[in-house]
Amino acid sequence: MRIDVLTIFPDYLAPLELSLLGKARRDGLVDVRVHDLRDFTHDRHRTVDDSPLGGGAGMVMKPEPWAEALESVIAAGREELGDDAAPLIVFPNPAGAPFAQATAQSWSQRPWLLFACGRYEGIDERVYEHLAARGHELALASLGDYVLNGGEVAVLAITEAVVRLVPGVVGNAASLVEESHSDGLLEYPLYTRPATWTAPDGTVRAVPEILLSGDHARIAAWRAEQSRLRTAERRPDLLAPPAPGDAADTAPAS
Ligand SMILES: N#Cc1c(-c2ccc3ccn(Cc4ccc(CN5CCCCC5)cc4)c3c2)n[nH]c1N
Repeated sequence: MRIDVLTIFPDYLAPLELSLLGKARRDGLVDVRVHDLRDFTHDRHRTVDDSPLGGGAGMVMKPEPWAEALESVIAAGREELGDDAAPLIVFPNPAGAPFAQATAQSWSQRPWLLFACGRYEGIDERVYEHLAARGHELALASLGDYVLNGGEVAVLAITEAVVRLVPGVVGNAASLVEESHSDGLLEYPLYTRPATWTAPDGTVRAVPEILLSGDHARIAAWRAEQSRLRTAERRPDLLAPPAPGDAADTAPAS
């Protein structure tokens, strides 16, 4: 999988070189390139923003640097991946479709993701229009109903959720199956040694006997029931039928 990220804060994406993601890059399972949007400006101040036309608070990201940057990054990607290669261009956006595990599953099958990190109040709408008109596949995705200052944090989260599903990245693929949200339910309670633990306040806490029984069928049934109970208690919304268009995938830019 190839991942390109366009941002005015490249250093924000440094964590992509660490831990599991770093190893996946070193193992050649994922190829991550981070690009500075300001490299595609031509004025002395490397300007990427301007005041909103029509008034309003804050600044808006100018279309020129974005158009030039996206053109350049896509051309460079095609040099390596082939002329027919086409990225899914993902714009983290508070007005985007909710990024969910199903989105991560879907995007982990993609050969090429291109993340466009907005800042300020957002990106000039004509950038989305221009990309769509040129036949590019766009997705606007949101991490959740709260406001961040830009798209970089979302890209870190989305990239981690997606790349860990790429075959070979996580050592024990079985662990991906039983995780929260992978089957639509929250995961069951986890325990490890000691089987009986005396807490600092003196309370003796033992693990559920079933887990020490060695009866794997009964343990699996107990865990499934615990997942259902925990989901009903903490996230009953996950048990409701999904509404149409519930998660970000490749919804065209609005
Ligand atoms: N993913 C994700 C996100 C983001 C996110 C993602 C990308 C960008 C680029 C810039 N910002 C900052 C920002 C701040 C306020 C507003 C709302 N304004 C209302 C009045 C008219 C102008 C816009 C929009 C954008 C971003 C935030 N926030 N929360 C998520 N889950």
